[in-house]
Amino acid sequence: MRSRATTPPIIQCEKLTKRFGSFTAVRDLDLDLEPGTVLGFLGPNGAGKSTTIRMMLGLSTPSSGTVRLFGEDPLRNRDARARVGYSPGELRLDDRLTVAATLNSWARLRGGVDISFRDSLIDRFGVQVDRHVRGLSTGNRRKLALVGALMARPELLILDEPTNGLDPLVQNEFMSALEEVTASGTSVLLSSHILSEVERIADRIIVIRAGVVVADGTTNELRRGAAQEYRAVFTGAAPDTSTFASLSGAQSVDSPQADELRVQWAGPPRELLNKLAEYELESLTAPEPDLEQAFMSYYRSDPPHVQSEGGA
Ligand SMILES: Nc1ncnc2c1ncn2[C@@H]1O[C@H](COP(=O)(O)OP(=O)(O)OP(=O)(O)O)[C@@H](O)[C@H]1O
Repeated sequence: MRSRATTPPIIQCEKLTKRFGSFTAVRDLDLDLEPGTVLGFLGPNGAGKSTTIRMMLGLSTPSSGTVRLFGEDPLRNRDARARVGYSPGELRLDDRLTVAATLNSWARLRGGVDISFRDSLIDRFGVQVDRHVRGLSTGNRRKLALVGALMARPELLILDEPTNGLDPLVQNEFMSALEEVTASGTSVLLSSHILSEVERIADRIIVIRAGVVVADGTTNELRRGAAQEYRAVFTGAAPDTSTFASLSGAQSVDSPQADELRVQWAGPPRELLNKLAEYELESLTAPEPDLEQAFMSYYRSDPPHVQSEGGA
C-alpha cells in the first residue's frame, strides 16, 4: 500500500488563472484535493467556481498556471477525465431523449456502470426513467445528472452545485448517498452556496471570492479565523458607531439600542478592548459565531492577508 504522504493529490492547481479578455475570472488559484477526502468549494455568485472546475476537467484552457487531474494534464489526457463523475452547474441535456435513453447513452460513453447501483440511485432519488427530458423540471433534470455522475462509482466526483433545484427530501437523500460513497473512499470536490451542506461532508473548505482564494482550511479553522461579533452594552449612551468603525479590525458596527454596540471584528481583539476600556461598560459578550455568519464574513470583505488587485 502506498503511504498517504507519497500519494499525489487527485487534483492539483498551481497559480491557476483564467482571463476572459481584460476580465480575470480566476487568479493564481492554488488548490490540492487529497485522495479520499471531500473538498468544499464555496463562494458567492460569479466567484469563479465553475470556471475553475471547467479547467480541472479540461473543458477550458487556463490562461496561465497549471492544473493536474490524477497527475495528468486534463486537456491532453482523456483517461484522467474518464475517472471522474461530473455533475455540471448548468445542465445541457438532449431534450429529444427519455431519461432512460440519456442514462444509457452516458453509460455507453463512459463504460463501467454498475447497473444495480444505478437502479438503486434511480429508486432512491425518485427518477422517472420513462419520461422525456424535454418536460422535466429543474429538480428532475438535476436528479438525472446526479445519477449519471454517481452510477459508475467513479474515483472522483466533481459536483457543481449538485443540490440546486432539489426539494429538501431529495437533497437529504443525495447527501446521504454522497456520505456513503465518500465512506468507501471516493474523493469529492463539492461546489456549493449552501454552507450547512458543505460543513456536513467536507474535510476541508476553500472559499473563493472574485476569483481569489480568501480562505482555506478545516471548518473549525475557518470558523476561528472568521469575524467575531462583540456586543458591548454601555452604562450610558453608546458612543458613535464611527468611533469603532475606524478601528482596523472592525468589519461593521451597528447600534441596535441606544446603549449598545455590536461590532463584527476580525483578528485579535486587543485594539477593540483598548478602545472599549475608554468607556463605562455594563457588559461585554461575544457569542459563538454560527457557521453561516462566519462564512458571511469571508464573503463580505478582504481578510488582511488577501491582496486585492485591480478589483477583478
Ligand atoms: N465564457 C465566459 N466569458 C466571459 N466571462 C465569463 C465566462 N465564463 C464565466 N465568466 C465570468 O467569470 C466569472 C466567474 O464565473 P463562474 O461561473 O465561474 O462563477 P461561479 O462561482 O461558478 O458562480 P455561480 O455560483 O453564480 O455559478 C463571472 O463574472 C462570469 O460572468
